[in-house]
Amino acid sequence: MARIELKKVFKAYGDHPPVIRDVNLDIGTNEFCVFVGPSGCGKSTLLRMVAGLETINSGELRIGERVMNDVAPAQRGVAMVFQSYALFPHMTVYENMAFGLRLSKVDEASIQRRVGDAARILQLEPLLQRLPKALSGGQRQRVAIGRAIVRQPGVFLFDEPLSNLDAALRVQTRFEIAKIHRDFGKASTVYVTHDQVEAMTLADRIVLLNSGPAVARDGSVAQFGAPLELYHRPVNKFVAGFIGSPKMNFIDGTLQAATADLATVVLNTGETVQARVNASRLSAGAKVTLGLRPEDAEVGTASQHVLRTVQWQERLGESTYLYLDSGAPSDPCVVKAPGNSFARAGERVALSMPPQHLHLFDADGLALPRTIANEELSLSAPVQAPASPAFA
Ligand SMILES: Nc1ncnc2c1ncn2[C@@H]1O[C@H](COP(=O)(O)OP(=O)(O)OP(=O)(O)O)[C@@H](O)[C@H]1O
Repeated sequence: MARIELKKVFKAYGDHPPVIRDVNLDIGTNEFCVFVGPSGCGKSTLLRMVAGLETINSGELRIGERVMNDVAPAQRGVAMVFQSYALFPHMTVYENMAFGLRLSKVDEASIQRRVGDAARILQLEPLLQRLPKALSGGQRQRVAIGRAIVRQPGVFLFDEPLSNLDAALRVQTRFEIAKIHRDFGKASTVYVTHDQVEAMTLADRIVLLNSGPAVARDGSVAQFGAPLELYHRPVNKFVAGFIGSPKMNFIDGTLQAATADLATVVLNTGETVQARVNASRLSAGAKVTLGLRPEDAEVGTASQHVLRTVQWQERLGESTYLYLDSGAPSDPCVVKAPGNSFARAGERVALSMPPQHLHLFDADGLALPRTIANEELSLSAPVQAPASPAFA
């Protein structure tokens, strides 16, 4: 009913470089899909093209079975929630939520029922007669979400809906959005954020868009997949560096030898390490970059380790981030250690580099396949519980 398909969708503003380049996506009915990427990568533009608020230069957009390129926004069966709430200031909460239904000539009894149901779900019942100026930011955003719910759309579109909320309210509203999606059995959701934690926690699948001068295919899809797939099997350095916080450490070296499941690399700092990666398509002597996530790194003399000097540390309570000399002064290697860890600047420590935790990238930044099985990465387990029955 609300499957969304994009085929070779392209967008450029005038003579400027393309903002969206040949994007192909197939977002399933009831799927929660998150567009994520750095500022300016084109995620809002892509969402607005689905909504009908931006034209599509070329390519095809389908919602359900229907080609929507030239269909007016109101006829697309989508409801959008904006970062800025976009409420009518002179209308009460009730009137704001009822407005779209009145335009669509829904009868008053149904309007009352639908607004009442949405107000109950979003705990807005005591606020229905207030004007938006008498609401907090979080309450305003709930009204905006309520206005989308009452329309019972086939597709929900969210454009950075939590950006104006404080940290605690962001977590609470994130939970509410996930619940609404789950309770609406057949609706698909497309959600834009620059926050990779929101993307990881909400998405069935993530679309990470390329961005930045180092990426030739600006505005194209870097990777489309389940959150843990992007985390454990990023297709390139850009994805590996974007997903995960603090970001993955990159350590340059040269390939010494490769079998189908083990690569031996000599780091630029001289040590030899092995990674469970298939680098057999490369020749010995090829320039490569190792990737090691801060949470996979440990200070300790595991079977494979290198000695490093502590530069500084950040103690956060539940964890301590150690910044170690990596051989490249501007780019320390970050290790996430337990909160009770303590190390002095200048101290020499052993940085363990377990072969199963190492990623490897070729000179173009493309990932070489990790040979560790999905079961070992918990990638074969279902990420989300099945949806509950539809809200009626
Ligand atoms: N009307 C316009 N005319 C020209 N360029 C535009 C227009 N609208 C957007 N752009 C450009 O398109 C690019 C993508 O913008 P978009 O708002 O989609 O990015 P975004 O990924 O959502 O960024 P952010 O996270 O900062 O909101 C940016 O470089 C922006 O300057």
